[in-house]
Amino acid sequence: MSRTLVLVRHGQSEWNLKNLFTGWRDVDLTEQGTAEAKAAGQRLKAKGLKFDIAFTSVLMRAEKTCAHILAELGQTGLKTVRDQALNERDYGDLSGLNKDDARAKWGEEQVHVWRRSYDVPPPGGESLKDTGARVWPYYIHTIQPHVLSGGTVLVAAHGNSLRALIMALDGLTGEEVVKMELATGVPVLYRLNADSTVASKELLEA
Ligand SMILES: O=C(O)[C@@H](CO)OP(=O)(O)O
Repeated sequence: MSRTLVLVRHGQSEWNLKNLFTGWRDVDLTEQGTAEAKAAGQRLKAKGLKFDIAFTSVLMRAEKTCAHILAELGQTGLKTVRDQALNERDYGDLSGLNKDDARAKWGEEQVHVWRRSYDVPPPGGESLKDTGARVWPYYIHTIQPHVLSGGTVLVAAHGNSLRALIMALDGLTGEEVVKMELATGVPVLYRLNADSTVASKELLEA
């Protein structure tokens, strides 16, 4: 029984490079982001993984990351389910603003709270808790059954939608999740027990 779940944040996007709050804005990968996605695929290949199904958000940076990974594995055409439940946290009024400009305007601490706290939403946007309230049910009802039936499942999504998922999988508290960062293009490889708890977790870093 494989019961394998791989989570990967998309490769660097144009707005990661420009240091802009992105959220639901649909921006492309940079050249570096494309290379990161392909390298992630190579690392998964070196692990001998083959996926049974893939899930991604409806934002192109995650979709393209997913497609590059599958191409590296020789799995172009694998069933891939797109759903906005996996989209990045909605950054509301901060979307499109420069992160350093936001720090200059509202202060370092306030911006950190908006970016990393569990239950404080940015103005007009979603908190991590709000994001988890759509990501977790989608995981439980739609993704997890494929893992528990013995499959190997890829989820290509976003920094904060995956932080919400990892928080629940790892049993982190609202305080612990504040410190958690997820690098672009670094697959997180989980093996689950039959009762859906985590048997092991490994970061596939370069
Ligand atoms: O802008 C965003 O949507 C996210 C991810 O890039 O940024 P942050 O890391 O600040 O939550």
